[in-house]
Amino acid sequence: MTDGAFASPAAVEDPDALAVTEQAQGDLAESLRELVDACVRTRVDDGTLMAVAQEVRTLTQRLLARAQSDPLGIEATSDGRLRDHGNPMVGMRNPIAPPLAVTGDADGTMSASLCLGAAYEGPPGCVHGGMVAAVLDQVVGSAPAMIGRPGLTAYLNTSYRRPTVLGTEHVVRGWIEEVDGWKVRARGDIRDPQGRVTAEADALFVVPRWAREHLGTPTGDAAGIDPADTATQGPATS
Ligand SMILES: CCCCCCCCCC(=O)SCCNC(=O)CCNC(=O)[C@H](O)C(C)(C)COP(=O)(O)OP(=O)(O)OC[C@H]1O[C@@H](n2cnc3c(N)ncnc32)[C@H](O)[C@@H]1OP(=O)(O)O
Repeated sequence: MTDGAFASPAAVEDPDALAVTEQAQGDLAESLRELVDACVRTRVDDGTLMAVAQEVRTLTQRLLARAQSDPLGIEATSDGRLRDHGNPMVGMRNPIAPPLAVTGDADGTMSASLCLGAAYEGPPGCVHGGMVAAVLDQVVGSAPAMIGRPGLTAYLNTSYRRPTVLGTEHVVRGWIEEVDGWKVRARGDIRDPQGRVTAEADALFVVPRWAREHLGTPTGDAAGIDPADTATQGPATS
């Protein structure tokens, strides 16, 4: 997110055409996720590997026939919908994104399900620790955004309690701990199907100086959040 990233892809879009384009972009990304997974797990012979590599390079050139030179940033449609489709955690057109589907309540209580495959392996059979932190960064970081304080991560302290196992549905949560003007402290965790915490994070998100004029004057209790009410252990486990 940099200054000026809120650019519309077109002055006024045809919503039907945009829906078709987004469907095609999402479908391409999904097929590439399958390709990445196959690339990691395949045991075909060397000749097949070389042939497929050549075919993939040919396909890459087809996509680059018309491509922008810059990253996507956060695009805004003419009806005000924000699209961060290039985001490596939630971006629907980014094949390296799981992608996470994050949902939340107005009080900044966020949730997503997580099930990662072979491309994200760190310890044998387990999710790489950097990926675990990135997932927590995204889900916990979406809590401040939900209450109108979209900040950058100043710190993210991650504790790894148990391995996060590949191919297993986990629940990721994030919630607000404290709002202090432009600074929001938030926490979150990842739980396995037995409800055990595999990792947890304590983070500070700060709305950068260059974005503050776009967000109005902070009061310390944005969106009616009373820090005293949110300094809890987080939502109950379902
Ligand atoms: C659409 C929404 C999507 C939501 C999901 C997003 C999830 C993903 C988020 C990310 O991954 S962001 C990418 C990783 N993070 C960065 O690249 C941030 C790099 N750092 C910065 O840009 C700046 O250092 C920062 C914006 C964090 C703060 O700089 P500013 O110039 O805007 O503010 P300033 O330095 O004056 O600090 C403001 C307050 O925050 C405090 N602060 C800043 N960094 C801190 C820190 N590390 N620890 C504790 N406090 C910190 C600082 O002391 C001060 O407190 P006070 O107002 O009380 O004086």
